[in-house]
Amino acid sequence: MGFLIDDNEFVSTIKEVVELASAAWLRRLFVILLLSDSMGRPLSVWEQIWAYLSDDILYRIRHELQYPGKNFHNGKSLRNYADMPVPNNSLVSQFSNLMLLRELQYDAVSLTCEHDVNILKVNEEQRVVYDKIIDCVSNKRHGVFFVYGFGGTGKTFLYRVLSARLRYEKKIVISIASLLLPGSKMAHSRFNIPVELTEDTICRIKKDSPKS
Ligand SMILES: Nc1ncnc2c1ncn2[C@@H]1O[C@H](COP(=O)(O)OP(=O)(O)OP(=O)(O)O)[C@@H](O)[C@H]1O
Repeated sequence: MGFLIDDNEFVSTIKEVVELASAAWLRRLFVILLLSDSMGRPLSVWEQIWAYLSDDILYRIRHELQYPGKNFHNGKSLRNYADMPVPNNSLVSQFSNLMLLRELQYDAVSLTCEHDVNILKVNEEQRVVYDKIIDCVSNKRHGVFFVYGFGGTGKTFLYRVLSARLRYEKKIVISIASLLLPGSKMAHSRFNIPVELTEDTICRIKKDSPKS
């Protein structure tokens, strides 16, 4: 005996629980309905309720940026369901790593101007360091440089010239002195360093996260 599926039941139920349930919970519910083939026309249900399900999506994208292009737990994806809208993959990859996105969004023209003005000012010592680092990066060699000097001798100035040069070339610069350098963050924030440090402290950067 076949029962006719009335999708309106699902729509009204979801609308009823909107006040009580989080968007994440509603999404899980929708996926369960989808995977259990409960709905007659999933797209029609989706079109009526997607706004409730995506209530927190901006927040999540801003904080996690693991965009939901992922497969469901049983290996299925939205593509398995006729007519269901799927995320635009080119946008997904473009927005999947906010750190990289930010680094690639610098205004190359103003950075070029800043660099071209300041490079003329660097003194001999700064120039030696500048040339060494640029040579290393341009030739894709690894290198660790420790630039030291008394306060006020131009380390930050040099760093800014270097950053401007690398950023206008669309290279990634990760800075960790939040007050002094543009696009910079505190080391604790940048590398997820716990505030209380012990012998066993590790930086909690997840393997597949944008940070890693
Ligand atoms: N080559 C330069 N031409 C013009 N101004 C410079 C040059 N180098 C540094 N300065 C200026 O000197 C001042 C001190 O430089 P900067 O802040 O880079 O020093 P610092 O070594 O980073 O100091 P601190 O260790 O105290 O942070 C800044 O106002 C900076 O703009």
